[in-house]
Amino acid sequence: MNCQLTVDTVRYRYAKGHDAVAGLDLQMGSGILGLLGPNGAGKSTLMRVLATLTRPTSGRVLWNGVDIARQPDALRTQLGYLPQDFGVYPALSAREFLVYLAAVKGLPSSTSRARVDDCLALVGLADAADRRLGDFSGGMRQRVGIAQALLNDPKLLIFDEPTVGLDPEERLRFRQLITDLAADRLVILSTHIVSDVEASATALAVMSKGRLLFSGAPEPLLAQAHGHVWEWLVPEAQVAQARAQFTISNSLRRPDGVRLRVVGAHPPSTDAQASTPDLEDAYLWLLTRDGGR
Ligand SMILES: Nc1ncnc2c1ncn2[C@@H]1O[C@H](COP(=O)(O)OP(=O)(O)OP(=O)(O)O)[C@@H](O)[C@H]1O
Repeated sequence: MNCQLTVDTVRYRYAKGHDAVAGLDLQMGSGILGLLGPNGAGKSTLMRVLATLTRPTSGRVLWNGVDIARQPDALRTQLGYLPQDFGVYPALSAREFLVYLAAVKGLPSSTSRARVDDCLALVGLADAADRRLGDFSGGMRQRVGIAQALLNDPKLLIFDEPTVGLDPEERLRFRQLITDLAADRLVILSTHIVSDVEASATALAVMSKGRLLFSGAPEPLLAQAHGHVWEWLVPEAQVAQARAQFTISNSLRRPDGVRLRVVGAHPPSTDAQASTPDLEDAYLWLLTRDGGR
């Protein structure tokens, strides 16, 4: 089964608004695409276009060569989508809710109960299947959202900010799950948290102000930041000033001061030492260079 998604000069303009997506081109095959960008970059708008919830103002999206605006079902039958604002019915149990959604998605009732149980197990909720969703924590509800996206065994999975509300253990479990799922699927995961995609993404796309600043494998993005990352030890009293003046990707308190990671065109001080960029640095460097931060 193919999973080729082509975004061809897609533009989306809200009524009375500016271009939330400003003419974007992307090519994706199976694997995990990490869609990164600061708040308001246009990620959710693009996700809604890809999920056929809204049509682009101009441009096309092709799923295995088929224009999804003309034939949305070609994609919808193979789509699992977790929106940013996923809501549940609090009076239903997790199992009842998923059985209901399986029926809405047109899964045969003869197999849907077994599928629901499989999906609950995949997200680690088998033991909570019969508890009311109203009693679930935010992280557990988010896992129900991930489970509903998997019900129809989709070839295209779109997760919009999926790790919001998850605790560190749940985040790890989620990353492992999408890595397993991506073997023969396309998983698109939007986030503004670089560590969500750092270990797992096969490709990255970085958006800012509706435009694509980068797309490709992580390595070229890292390469762009070489020579633009420094470690700098400053006294505690100078940290606020340094934060105001420079882009700081990380800070570590130590007995002799605070070790800052600084991203920029020039070293912040003569006593700063050059450092090898990680993905967080590279992402920040891209945004800084673009004037996006
Ligand atoms: N319904 C709407 N009407 C008008 N403008 C909108 C609407 N929804 C979003 N926008 C604007 O479109 C732009 C992109 O928003 P979008 O939600 O797609 O970004 P995002 O990258 O997903 O951000 P976030 O992570 O904060 O959700 C923003 O400037 C936003 O204010």
